[in-house]
Amino acid sequence: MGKDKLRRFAEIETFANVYQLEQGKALKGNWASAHFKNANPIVLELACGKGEYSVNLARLFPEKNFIGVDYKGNRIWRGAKTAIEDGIDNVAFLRIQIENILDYFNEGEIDEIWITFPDPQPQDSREKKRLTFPAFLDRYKLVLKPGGYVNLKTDNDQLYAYTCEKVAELNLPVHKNTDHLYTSDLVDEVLSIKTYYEKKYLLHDKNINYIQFSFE
Ligand SMILES: C[S@@+](CC[C@H](N)C(=O)[O-])C[C@H]1O[C@@H](n2cnc3c(N)ncnc32)[C@H](O)[C@@H]1O
Repeated sequence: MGKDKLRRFAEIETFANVYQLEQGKALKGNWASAHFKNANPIVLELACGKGEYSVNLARLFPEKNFIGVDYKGNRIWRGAKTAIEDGIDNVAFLRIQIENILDYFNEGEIDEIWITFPDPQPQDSREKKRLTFPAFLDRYKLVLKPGGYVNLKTDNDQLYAYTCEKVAELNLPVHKNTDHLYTSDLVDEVLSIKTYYEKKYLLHDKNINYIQFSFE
């Protein structure tokens, strides 16, 4: 492993805004009171990588709390470090497998979910790993407050089509969707936040897909 990665792994151990694996379980049901010290709504960013959505949404909405979730500690390091350096205290990071999300959040603890450029897992044999596979949707439904939104942004047309298909099969309400975000009239200050991966795809003129849905 590279020196930089090792340094980052050691450093996030000391960050007050990062919880890793077992450590995060103590926060289940207590994120608002134990970490954020307020009763503000909590928004999750799943597959957050370097946490651009979490950090930038936290800047835009100081009256909400944000938690970036990913299992790659060296990526989480970037978002957590920026939050510390810029004094943004309404954002935290959780390093876990998203499969285990129910061990970290109580039913109804979360107000909204963002899934930003998740790995598309195109092979049929990997369908269960897609973050919009129905077993993941079941977990999101549990942790979300009734009516809470799920937002997916992806460059991957196949994953977008798959997600639209699952959402339709489950009869879930769709609030917004587009397969060409930046030529649509949906773009606003939230949807124009660009992640590390999104910037790479846009350099190659890739269309960006977006869907917002809920469970009721
Ligand atoms: C393509 S990257 C996107 C990162 C970031 N959202 C962006 O747009 O720059 C996908 C991220 O999803 C994370 N990831 C994929 N499956 C995961 C899982 N089951 N649990 C936790 N993280 C996962 C990976 O570690 C990776 O950082």
